[in-house]
Amino acid sequence: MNVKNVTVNLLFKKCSKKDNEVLDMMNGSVIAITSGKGGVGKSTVSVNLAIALARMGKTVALIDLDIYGFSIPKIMNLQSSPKTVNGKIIPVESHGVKVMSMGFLIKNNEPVVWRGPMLGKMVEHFSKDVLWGELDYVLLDMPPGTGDVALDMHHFIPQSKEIIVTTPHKTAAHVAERAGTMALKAKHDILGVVENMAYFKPNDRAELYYLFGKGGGTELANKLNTNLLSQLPIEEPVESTDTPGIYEEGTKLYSEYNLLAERVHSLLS
Ligand SMILES: Nc1ncnc2c1ncn2[C@@H]1O[C@H](COP(=O)(O)OP(=O)(O)OP(=O)(O)O)[C@@H](O)[C@H]1O
Repeated sequence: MNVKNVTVNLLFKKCSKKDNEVLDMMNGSVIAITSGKGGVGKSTVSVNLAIALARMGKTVALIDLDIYGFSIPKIMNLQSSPKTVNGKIIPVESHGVKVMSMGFLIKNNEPVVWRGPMLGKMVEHFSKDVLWGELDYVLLDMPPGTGDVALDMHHFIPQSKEIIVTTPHKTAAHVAERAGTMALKAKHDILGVVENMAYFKPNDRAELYYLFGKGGGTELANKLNTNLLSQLPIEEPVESTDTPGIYEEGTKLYSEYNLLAERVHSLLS
């Protein structure tokens, strides 16, 4: 047989009554932060956007759903595990943000070797068994790509809206388009695109250097018919702190994340 074309139709299950319990737990506006490829800065954007929303006085939860590649505890330098009360987990609080991550449940940086259905359970567990309290925003740091966790998220949390992170590089933007298309097929709103590592500006010069090329973010936003929310520069990490991936006052990225948080808040109000 000579097969030339194969069409794959994704089926998204309707929410059952039990699933709706998850929706009830997620009482804030849910924003899933996704990317096509790894390494484009998705977790860094999730952390800094969550902190910038908290700076605006919002109550924010940050859930690390990057089950295999969790990095939020490392970026935020979180060493303590969450406590439990009557079988419910109290999230760890840092920089004004309530955090939950697979990293809290794994000892000694062991690799996670789970298959699809177990991942679904974890999505459910983080949503239902954690005492989140009243929330304005729930940010979900998704794994890169369009795998099982992304499908579970679309199923369990259909009200979530997506921010897609890419670099300006054409390949990253091309791969990120697939994550966007998956969201659109699942009838999820896309809030917009964040182009990370858009340019580098040395402190002593006016010129901008486009180290990863130019235009990937705009192209992706146009293809998905959505907004380009931000173009974040490359900034050298301050290695002398415990949290070099968190951009403090005085840096260009601190101001850019404040603008991004205001933009996101106004789109959701
Ligand atoms: N704007 C930026 N300027 C400089 N470095 C950055 C910037 N954004 C992210 N980085 C750095 O790039 C690296 C990758 O970032 P991060 O871990 O957030 O990517 P990711 O997309 O979440 O990757 P993965 O999906 O593989 O976990 C980190 O070392 C991070 O500190």
